[in-house]
Amino acid sequence: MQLASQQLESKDVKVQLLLAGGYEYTVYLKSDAPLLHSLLTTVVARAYNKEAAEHNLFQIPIDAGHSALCFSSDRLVGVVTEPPVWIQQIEEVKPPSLDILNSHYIQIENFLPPQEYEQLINYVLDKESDFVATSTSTKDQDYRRSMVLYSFPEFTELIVKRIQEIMGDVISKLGLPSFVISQIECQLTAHNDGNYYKMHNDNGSPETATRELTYVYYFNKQPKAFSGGELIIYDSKIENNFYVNAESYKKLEPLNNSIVFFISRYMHEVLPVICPSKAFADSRFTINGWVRR
Ligand SMILES: O=C(O)CCC(=O)C(=O)O
Ligand SMILES: [Fe+2]
Repeated sequence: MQLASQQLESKDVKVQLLLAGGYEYTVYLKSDAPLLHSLLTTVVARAYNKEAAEHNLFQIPIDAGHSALCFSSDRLVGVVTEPPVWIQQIEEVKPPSLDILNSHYIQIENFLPPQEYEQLINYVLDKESDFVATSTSTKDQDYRRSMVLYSFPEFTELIVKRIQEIMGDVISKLGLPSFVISQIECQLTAHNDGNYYKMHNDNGSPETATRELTYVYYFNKQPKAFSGGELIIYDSKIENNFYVNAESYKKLEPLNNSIVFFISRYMHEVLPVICPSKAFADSRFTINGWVRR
């Protein structure tokens, strides 16, 4: 912070000092006196919470030099000047925070035993006609393209149980404080040719605010018949007290029979899938959802 008293020429200024405890003293100072500058600087520094750790001592001659007024700078509450001495405050320009908060995730391969994985693939291929087009809370048509199956009770219980078993480990590996799980949500998605999900987070509305962790279990028929569909998890930065995405990110392959966990507030997106056959069976499948506190 810089401070400049805007006085063109040196002249006498009547300075009323307002001290803690309701004390007031009047002194006369030259407008360019270092002491006046110092008094004003003290008041301004307090306004910006920038008081030096050590206070300085003011010693001001009064009564034509017969007496001295002494006080510590932390006792000075305000200054009344006549004529006015306007203080030009030049705030330090704070550059935007450049601190990038690295996003963390966990990817576990071979999540389901081969037999359960086979059953799941067969189950999904059987359920093709029950899949519906996905939507987003904003109903923006272009934000998300994929198909979803909301009810698959045969596998929900199995997945939820497996997630519960490893939750303690996941939470500690992600460095999160432990929390009591109230619910684990589940959906089953299929991304086919040209499908995607643009950048979003998973807990940005009142209904989703208690989502702590996002998980995505990836599976596909083998050999894999699509490309793309990577999951992008953005790093974060804090802007105006809000978490926003940084430019940097992690790019994750949707690895067959693997599961990924990350914090639901991270911004993330699904890159477009290229599936030349356009066959449902060749889709990028997920069982994904959220762990709520
Ligand atoms: O499919 C994925 O990789 C992520 C899906 C996702 O972000 C979501 O459903 O909220
Ligand atoms: Fe998401």
